[in-house]
Amino acid sequence: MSDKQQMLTVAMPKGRIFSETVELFRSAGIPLPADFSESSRKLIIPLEEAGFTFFLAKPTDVPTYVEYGVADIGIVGKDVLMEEERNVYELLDLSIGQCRMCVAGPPHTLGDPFSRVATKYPRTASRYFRGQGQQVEVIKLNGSVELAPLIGLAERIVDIVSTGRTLKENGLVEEETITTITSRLIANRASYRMKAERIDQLCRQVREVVEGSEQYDTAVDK
Ligand SMILES: Nc1ncnc2c1ncn2[C@@H]1O[C@H](COP(=O)(O)OP(=O)(O)OP(=O)(O)O)[C@@H](O)[C@H]1O
Ligand SMILES: O=P(O)(O)OC[C@H]1O[C@H](OP(=O)(O)OP(=O)(O)O)[C@H](O)[C@@H]1O
Repeated sequence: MSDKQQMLTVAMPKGRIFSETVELFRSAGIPLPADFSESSRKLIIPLEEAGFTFFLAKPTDVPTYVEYGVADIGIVGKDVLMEEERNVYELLDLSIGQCRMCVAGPPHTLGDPFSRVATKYPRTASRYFRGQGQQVEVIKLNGSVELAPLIGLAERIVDIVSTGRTLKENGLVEEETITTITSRLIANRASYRMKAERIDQLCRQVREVVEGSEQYDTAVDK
């Protein structure tokens, strides 16, 4: 790659959606480092000959890197995008990392009024309950959210549900689905203008693979 301007920096999320992202990118013919692993202690992996630099990020930080332009593009769950409210373009629904965001609680209290909700997603939860005309106190937790109703911290939780196993094993049930969640390809606004050709090309390649699978949902918000 001769033109330095056209290098693309990609923020890759470590954790749950890393391998699905790698699989999707490989299927789309996007060049990736040979032994690309989320457990790598090396966080910046250049692939200069192909015009890419990848870095490994905590999923919740991906929109921050992209908004500030230190990454041109990134992959992130819609849950994180909704919560972080970063100023980025959302280019494509990748149909990976499928789960849903729900209100859940103990079965014997379903339908009862409640005043406290624990969640990793305080902004999203507050917005949701405000929209429902419900006044609740939202308590931010960083994980093991299902604990909250079991130990009396809150009567409800707002959390991600995938298989439903965590809720079940803790004797909780879904009360309402707030929204379904998938991972998204996002771009920095300036990068999208300055590197339009490269980003569009990558988008086209990835979209072709996503469209080939059944759960394709089309591009969004730019
Ligand atoms: N149980 C799940 N099943 C499927 N997808 C999930 C599940 N939990 C979260 N996700 C999706 O995968 C994304 C990444 O989740 P992951 O657990 O790797 O990151 P995280 O929430 O930042 O985790 P942690 O805070 O534990 O580091 C989430 O933003 C969400 O979109
Ligand atoms: O429906 P399931 O398939 O059981 O998945 C749902 C669980 O997965 C996520 O937690 P995670 O494993 O990220 O742990 P956390 O408690 O640290 O958030 C989410 O917050 C739920 O607790």
